[in-house]
Formats: sequence, structure tokens, C-alpha cells
Amino acid sequence: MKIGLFFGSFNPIHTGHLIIASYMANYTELDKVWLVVSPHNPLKEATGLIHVHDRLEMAKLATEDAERITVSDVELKLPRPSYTIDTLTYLSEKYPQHEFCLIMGADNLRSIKKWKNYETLLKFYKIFVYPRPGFDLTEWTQHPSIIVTTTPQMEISATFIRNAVAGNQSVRYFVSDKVLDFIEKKGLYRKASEKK
Ligand SMILES: Nc1ncnc2c1ncn2[C@@H]1O[C@H](COP(=O)(O)OP(=O)(O)OP(=O)(O)O)[C@@H](O)[C@H]1O
Ligand SMILES: O=C(O)c1ccc[n+]([C@@H]2O[C@H](COP(=O)([O-])O)[C@@H](O)[C@H]2O)c1
Repeated sequence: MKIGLFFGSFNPIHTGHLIIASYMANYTELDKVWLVVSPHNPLKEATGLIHVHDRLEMAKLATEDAERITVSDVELKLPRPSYTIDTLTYLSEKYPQHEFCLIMGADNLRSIKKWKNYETLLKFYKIFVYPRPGFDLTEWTQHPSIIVTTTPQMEISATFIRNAVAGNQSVRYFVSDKVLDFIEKKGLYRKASEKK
């Protein structure tokens, strides 16, 4: 099976992520998409990150009805911060029957040279890239490992959602109903002074 791995902090998972996962799972040669929740992205500060179990739970709630999308907790068992090449190596050894590919935005592709062992990544794994506004993909179109897609875009971010919740503004439709319910019930992303 050809599996596309979509890595992220998913703090929280939002409609922008879901459109990408759904497009990759249903409109490309990938058979399935695994959403890999990263406890700690090596290039980002861990501040503002809620507990990884809550992020994982929201990713599961958002995708529980999606036949071709699953959530992976593999990085919870691996050393931190989470380096993508280490996770890919671990998964490829554990599931030799699968071909693992990466799903990545054009923004990430531009900074890939800062990633651990990026040359190995580009040599051994196919990367399904989706466009991001302002990020030119011309230099990559001929690369043998890169598959440029025309994934539709929804330009929202998890930062926007966290700020909206902290400011008591609605995020309905920006996240799935079940995720919204989870955020409200657990009081996630609220200002410390407002928490029950
Ligand atoms: N609206 C979006 N459209 C396409 N890609 C996105 C979108 N939001 C996030 N991504 C990409 O999805 C991956 C995982 O996202 P991540 O969990 O870091 O969410 P984020 O919304 O970018 O978070 P934050 O605002 O906290 O930085 C990253 O590669 C990120 O660039
Ligand atoms: O392996 C690396 O060196 C590496 C460096 C930066 C980011 N990543 C992975 O890419 C994922 C998305 O990154 P970001 O910065 O767009 O949120 C993140 O969750 C990490 O798993 C991986």
C-alpha cells in the first residue's frame, strides 16, 4: 500500500489540514494518508503547545469517519524532538509491506535544507507537494522525488484558531464540530484567567 504521511503539531487540527489530507487520500495515487502528530517539531518553540494526547484525540475525532485517513501516534514512542527522517526509517522497517511517502506544503519544501538528513529524505522518499501562496515550485518540478499536486487551499492556521478561542470568537467550520466540542468541553486555548 502507498501511504502518505502528513506530519504536524496539529495544535489543533483544522479544515486546512483536512482538505489536504482528503485530497491526497482521494485524488492522488496514494492509497491512504496517515496524520502523524508530532509531539515537538524540531524547528518550532514548544510554547503554546497543548498536551500531545489532546492533539492526538482531536485529530482522531476529526477523521473518525474518513475511510482513507488515519491518525498515527508513532512519534510519541520515538525520541524528541521529532525528526521526520527517523520516523520514516522506523516506519519503513516496521511495515516493509508499505511504501511510505511524504506530504508537504511548498513552504516546507523551501526550508527542507534545514531538516535532518534532507538529502536522504529526497533520495529515498517520494514527496507529494501542495502549493502555498507566495511559494514558487518551479525549481522542484523536474526533481524525480517530487510530485506537485493542485490541492485546493484553505488559508487558515492553528495560530489563528488558538487566538480566536482565546479571544472568545467562533471557530465553527474552521475546525470540525467534534473538535469544536472537545475544545469547548476541555476549555482548551482559553486564557488562563478564564479557565474553570
Ligand atoms: N491552511 C493550511 N493549508 C495548507 N497547509 C497548511 C495549512 N495550515 C497548516 N498547514 C501545513 O500543515 C502542516 C502541519 O501544520 P501545523 O500543525 O504546523 O499547523 P499550522 O496551522 O501551520 O500551525 P501553527 O499556526 O501553530 O504554526 C505544516 O506543514 C503546515 O505548513
Ligand atoms: O526532520 C526535521 O528536521 C524536521 C524539521 C522541521 C519540521 N519537521 C516536521 O514537519 C512537520 C511540519 O512542520 P511545520 O514547521 O510546517 O509545522 C513537523 O511536525 C515535523 O514533524 C521535521
